Amino acid sequence: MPPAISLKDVTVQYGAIRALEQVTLDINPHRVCALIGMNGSGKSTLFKTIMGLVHPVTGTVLVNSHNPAAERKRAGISYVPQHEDIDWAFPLSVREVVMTGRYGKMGLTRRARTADHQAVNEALEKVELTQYADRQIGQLSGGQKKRAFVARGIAQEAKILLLDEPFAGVDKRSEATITRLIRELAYKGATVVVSTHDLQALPELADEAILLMRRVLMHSSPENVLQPENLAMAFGLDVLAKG
Ligand SMILES: Nc1ncnc2c1ncn2[C@@H]1O[C@H](COP(=O)(O)OP(=O)(O)OP(=O)(O)O)[C@@H](O)[C@H]1O
Repeated sequence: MPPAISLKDVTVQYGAIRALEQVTLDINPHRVCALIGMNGSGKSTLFKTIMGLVHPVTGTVLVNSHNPAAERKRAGISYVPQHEDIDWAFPLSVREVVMTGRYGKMGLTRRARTADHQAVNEALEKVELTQYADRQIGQLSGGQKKRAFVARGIAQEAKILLLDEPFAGVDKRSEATITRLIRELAYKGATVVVSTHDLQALPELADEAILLMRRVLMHSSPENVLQPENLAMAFGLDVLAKG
C-alpha cells in the first residue's frame, strides 16, 4: 500500500526563516502518528505543507498519492488548525462549522441533503456536542471548540486527518474523548497526524511518533521517541530535568 503522506526533501522558507529543512518522511495508512517538537520546530508548517497551504521551495509532497491542493479540493484530507488560526467571531453555529466538512461532497450548490444532516448529527453526538449544536462557535469553551473541529473532520469522512495541538487547553474529559475518537478513526481506516506537547499520553495516543526540529530527528515508536536521550535531542536538556 502506498504511504498516506509522503514528503521528499521538503524545504520551506518564510522569507529568511527556514521552517523546514530537507524533510523526508512517509506515513503509512491507518496509523496515528504524533508530531513532537518544541515551539517553532515547524509542526504547524508541516501541516500546512501537507495541506498545500504552504508551498515548499524544494522537494515533493504527495497525499494519498496526489498533489496536496488537489487532495484538499477532493476533501480527502481534513485539517484542524491551531486555536489562534481560527476566527472565533465568525457567525457560524457549531452545526454549521461541522457542516463545512461536508462541502466537498455537496458540489457547487452547497445544498445539504439528508445524508449530510445525518453525518453532521452523528459527528456531533460522537464528540458529545449535540446540546451545543446551535450555539455560535465562539461561545464554546476551548475543549468544546476543539471537539467541534474534530467533529467537522469526522463528518468530512476524510481519509487523512491533521490535528494541530487538539489537546492544548482542554480538560481531561475532552482529552479522553478526542483520544478515543482518534483511535477509533484510525481503527476504521483513517490516517491521523496529531501534534501534541503531552508526552506522557503518547503511548496511548499514537502508533508512531516523529521528533521534529526543522528536520526529522527521529521517526519511530512512541517508546523509542520517549527515550530521554532522544527527547533531549529535540527539547534540550530541560526536559530531562523536569522528568
Ligand atoms: N507566516 C509566517 N511568517 C514568517 N515566519 C513564520 C510564519 N509561520 C511560522 N513562522 C516561523 O517558522 C518557524 C516554524 O513555525 P511553526 O509555527 O511551524 O512551528 P510550531 O512547531 O508549530 O510551533 P508551536 O509549537 O509554537 O506551535 C518559526 O520560527 C516561526 O516563527
